Amino acid sequence: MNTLTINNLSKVYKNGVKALDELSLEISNGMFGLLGPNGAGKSSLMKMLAGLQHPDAGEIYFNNCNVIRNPLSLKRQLGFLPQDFGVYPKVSAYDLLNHIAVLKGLTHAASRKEQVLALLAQTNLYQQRDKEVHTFSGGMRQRFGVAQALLGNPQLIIVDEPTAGLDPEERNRFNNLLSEIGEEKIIILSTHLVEDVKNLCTHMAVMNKGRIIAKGKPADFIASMNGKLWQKMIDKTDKPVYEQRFRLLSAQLSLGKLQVHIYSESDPGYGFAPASPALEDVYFYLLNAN
Ligand SMILES: Nc1ncnc2c1ncn2[C@@H]1O[C@H](COP(=O)(O)OP(=O)(O)OP(=O)(O)O)[C@@H](O)[C@H]1O
Repeated sequence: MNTLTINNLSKVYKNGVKALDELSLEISNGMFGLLGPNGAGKSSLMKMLAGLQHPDAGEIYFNNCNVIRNPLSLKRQLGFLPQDFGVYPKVSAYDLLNHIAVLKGLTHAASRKEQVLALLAQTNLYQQRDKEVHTFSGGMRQRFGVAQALLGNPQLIIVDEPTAGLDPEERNRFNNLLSEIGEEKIIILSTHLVEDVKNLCTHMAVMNKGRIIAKGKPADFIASMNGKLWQKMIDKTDKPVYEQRFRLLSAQLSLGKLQVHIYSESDPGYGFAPASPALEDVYFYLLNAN
């Protein structure tokens, strides 16, 4: 079992933005969703875990080894698909993956070739292996990004906002690929897409303003809101009244009217009906409260 322990990690950028505020988190094997709005600090945290950025304070341990003091200890066990992995030279998918494999220290030529071809097959890029990567679609590039992240069979895999900009079909294909990686390692999926976390992750945390504001299993989060979520269709113009009177979690347009969800521990009256909570409702509730 792998364990990643993050203790009191802080980072203030030169412009004064506090990206991480004494953040602590423990993660073990499986797919872990790190959910938070834009600017919450997810990318800053992912870059620190990948050793690309230094915290001002705090510690990161991977399997009891201090990663900040000893960054090389993690390098061999880490696969990283950053948010902005997108610039490619004019070389084929095979050649580029092979080159990255050499950089990652896969020195044995025959087993390297075997692994490169297997990963191209796993990411559904085998047929395109001789095509230049810069001609790939967004979805193919992201799948290539997964292939490079999986080189060397890493024990910690970090994917930062991987489906941003993908169309629904590509996003689905990408998520299927992630779900097949296996449970024997830690996979951290950083995203603002609640649905991706719900579909893929066994454990999750919600991050806001540089801190972890909640942590648990998606199903437990949803169960915690049973009986406390209420819905009603209202006129768009009435929204401010409802915002003032109730704890409004979301307001979604539906056939020209607004479907509102509110949080209330008892029946709020006013024609509200009980609603079945979704992870999104819990997410809005948590962001609302913090
Ligand atoms: N190099 C930097 N210099 C200054 N401020 C930065 C830098 N990188 C990030 N920030 C700021 O730090 C905060 C956290 O950014 P970060 O990118 O970590 O958040 P995020 O949750 O990944 O959001 P996004 O999904 O938009 O990338 C934001 O306010 C951002 O503007």
